[in-house]
Formats: sequence, structure tokens, C-alpha cells
Amino acid sequence: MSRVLIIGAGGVAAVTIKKCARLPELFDEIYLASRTVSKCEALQQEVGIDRVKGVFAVDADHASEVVKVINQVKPDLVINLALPYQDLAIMDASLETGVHYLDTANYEPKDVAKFEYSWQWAYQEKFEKAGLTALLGSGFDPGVTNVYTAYAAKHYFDEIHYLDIVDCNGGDHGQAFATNFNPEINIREITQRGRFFEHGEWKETDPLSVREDLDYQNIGVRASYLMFHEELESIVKHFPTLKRARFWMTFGDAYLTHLKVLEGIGMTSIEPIDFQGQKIVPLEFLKAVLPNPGSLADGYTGMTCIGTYITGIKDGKEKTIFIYNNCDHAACFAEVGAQAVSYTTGVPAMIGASLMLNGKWKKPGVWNMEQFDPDPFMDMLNQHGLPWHVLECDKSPFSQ
Ligand SMILES: NC(=O)c1ccc[n+]([C@@H]2O[C@H](COP(=O)([O-])OP(=O)(O)OC[C@H]3O[C@@H](n4cnc5c(N)ncnc54)[C@H](O)[C@@H]3O)[C@@H](O)[C@H]2O)c1
Ligand SMILES: N[C@@H](CCCCN[C@@H](CCC(=O)O)C(=O)O)C(=O)O
Repeated sequence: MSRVLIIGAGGVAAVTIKKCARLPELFDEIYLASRTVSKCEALQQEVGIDRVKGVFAVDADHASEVVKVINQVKPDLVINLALPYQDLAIMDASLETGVHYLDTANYEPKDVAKFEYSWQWAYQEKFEKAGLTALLGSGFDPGVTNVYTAYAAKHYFDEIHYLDIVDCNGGDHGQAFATNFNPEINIREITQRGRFFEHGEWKETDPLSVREDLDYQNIGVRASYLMFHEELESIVKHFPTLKRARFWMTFGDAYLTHLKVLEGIGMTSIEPIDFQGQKIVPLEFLKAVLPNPGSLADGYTGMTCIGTYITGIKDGKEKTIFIYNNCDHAACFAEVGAQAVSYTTGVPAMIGASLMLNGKWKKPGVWNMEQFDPDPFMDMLNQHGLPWHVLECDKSPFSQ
């Protein structure tokens, strides 16, 4: 019998909770806590009070508040689906109360747009000594892309050398400009300098300055831009044979034009400004005027295609494979009332939690997804709405 506490009640949490609720043999008691308790109540109504046993208001910026909720619920596992700013406070609370931990995005300090694993990896010894498991980045990217890499290394190669993760949202939500997950986190990520790993060192590029036109399965050719994404950091550490690792995301011209204008006029800044006698952060204000990502789901058409190209050596010969998933926005809406970006994150969070609860992915310490056996995770992706495919490629599709 397992009891889980989910923290956060946004787009991703709404998918995870619905998926967990369908597996009573693993998630027999589900509790939900978030800053705004009315959002938790709405989800409880939707999913059913028999499955979501209790809801709580919590400010997860403070470990002491999370500890209070954990002590009331006494869960086996905390699933952190709030924002990256809360990761450390929730990890501290998990340690204090002796509860396992899972998240989907690595820690980022609110006042510096910088995300890296150093802060969370520093908890390794504490979790190990406490006999607790912390699973980091159980979304799609990071998450499934790490598992794809581990699966390829295990089943397709003797040694992997080149990795390119590609993330295409080929969908149309009909809005002039909107982000598909938390706008503040999304825009902070996209506007950073690009970074990739080559021959043992990290190299930087100007933001979105390197482009490849790539052909995505069931979508077509899309402009794809080199960016830094957090899974690169853990994957190059855990697969030291990699000579190069890069991440690419697609953006349309209209999206980039809006972003350029917003940046140009200072609306993406995280530096507080004075506004009518009050301090406000322009990016937080922008978040308030942009559509709520969850609201995009109704009427969203098209698909995402996220995958990993891997080139390496098998039996002395070089080869390239592409492992990917297509996820259809409208099908996600029909199934759980969400769009595909929330769905592709929320389902892997449920799968990571399942494997922790059934003991297949349980080991004291702090772990990235690629450090566990990929096979049970890959099986569950096929069973729970994110089927994957492996293409053997004649050659790598990248021109650089
Ligand atoms: N790995 C991936 O593939 C991937 C992809 C998309 C999003 N994500 C991550 O998923 C997480 C959730 O994204 P989302 O789109 O659902 O965001 P969202 O903004 O829709 O939801 C976040 C939720 O957290 C709550 N929250 C915020 N601050 C809080 C606090 N201090 N205390 C308690 N609750 C708080 C909000 O009220 C909201 O309910 C984010 O960390 C995001 O970075 C990961
Ligand atoms: N899985 C991604 C989700 C973000 C997709 C971002 N692409 C933009 C492109 C929009 C456009 O070109 O119109 C999007 O918001 O979908 C992640 O991990 O960050």
C-alpha cells in the first residue's frame, strides 16, 4: 500500500494525478498540495474524492511548511510538480521526514536565471545516509530523453559517441504568443546562452544563433535551434564515451519575433523595477498577461516529436539511430483534458513514481534517470500513452 503527496497543481500535475489515479494498486492514496488550495480542490473534484484523499495549501518555498503537510499525510513519496525554485526546500523536507523524492526539473534560484545539477547532486550523501531515493528530472526532457539514451547504450551500441536531443512542438494553439508550460520558467530557459559539450569541454553560443532545419516524423521540416538543456549535464557525466552532446528545440518565426520584441523592451527581465510605488519583476508580469498554458489544450491541433539521435559503434561499425515519440495534442485533450507538453511531462512523472514505489528504481541516493535500468521505464511508456519508435538512420541528419 502506497501513499503519495503531489506538490503543485498546474498543467503537469493535472496529468500526473489523473494517470496515478488510474493505478490504485500502486497509488492507493493520493494527496495534493499547492500554493493555491482552490486549484487542488478543483482537481480533487475532477479526479474524485475517493482517489484524491486530501488537499492542502502549502508555500513550498519553505521546507518547514512542506514538513507540516508531510507530517499530516505521512506519504511514502513526494512528487514535486511545483516550480524548480522549490526543489531544494522540498528535498530538505523529504530528508527531515524520511520520505522519498521525485521531480521533473532541476533547481534554479529565483533571482539568477541559471539551472544546473550541482545544488541537487550535493544532497547525494544526505539521501544515501537516510536510506532515501531522490529521482531527478522524471519528465520528458529531462526524463524520457535520458532513458532513451540509456536504452540505446544498453541495447544498440558498444559505445556511444554523439548525442543530439531534438524537441519539436509542431502543434497550433491558435494564440499569437503563448508558452506551453510555466511561462516564467520557459522564457528564462530559452533566452539563455546556448551551450553544448564537445571533446571534454562546454562551448557557448549566442542565444538561438545556431540553426538546423530538421525533418520530424509526422510533422515535417522545422527550424531547430541549439540551446542548453539540463539533461546534457547529467548525460555527459554518466556516459563518458560521448564526444559531443547537443540539444535542439524548434521555434516558428512568429514565436521568435514575439520573443525578440519582448526581450527588446525588457519584458523578459528578472530584475525588479518600480511600478506605481511597487516593485515588480517584468517576467512575472508578462506571465500574468500570457495565456495559462493549461487553457491552450481545448482546440490545440498537431503533434510533438521529441527524441534522441545517437551515433556510436556496434561490432566495430559506426551507426546512428533515432528514438522518438509523437504525441498528439488533441488526443491528450480527449484523454485527460491537457495539451501534449503537459502530457509528455506528467506521464513520465507517474512512471518514475511507479518504479520507485514498486522497488524497481529504488536505491538510496540522488539519481538521474539514465542511472537506472531503462527497460521497465520504456515498457511503461508504451503502456501509458507515450509509445516510442526506433529508426535506424543511413546517416546523421545534422549538417554541422
Ligand atoms: N522535464 C520536462 O520535460 C518538463 C517539461 C515541462 C515542464 N516541466 C516542469 O514541470 C513543473 C511544472 O510545470 P507546469 O507547467 O505544471 O507549471 P505551472 O505553473 O502550470 O504549475 C506549477 C504549480 O506549482 C505551484 N507553485 C508555484 N510556486 C509554489 C510554491 N512556492 N509552493 C507551492 N506551490 C507552488 C503553482 O501554484 C502551480 O500550481 C515545472 O518545474 C516545469 O519546469 C518539466
Ligand atoms: N518539452 C519542451 C517544451 C517546450 C516547447 C517549446 N517550443 C515552443 C515553440 C513554439 C512555436 O514555435 O510556436 C513552444 O512553446 O511550443 C521543454 O522541455 O522545454
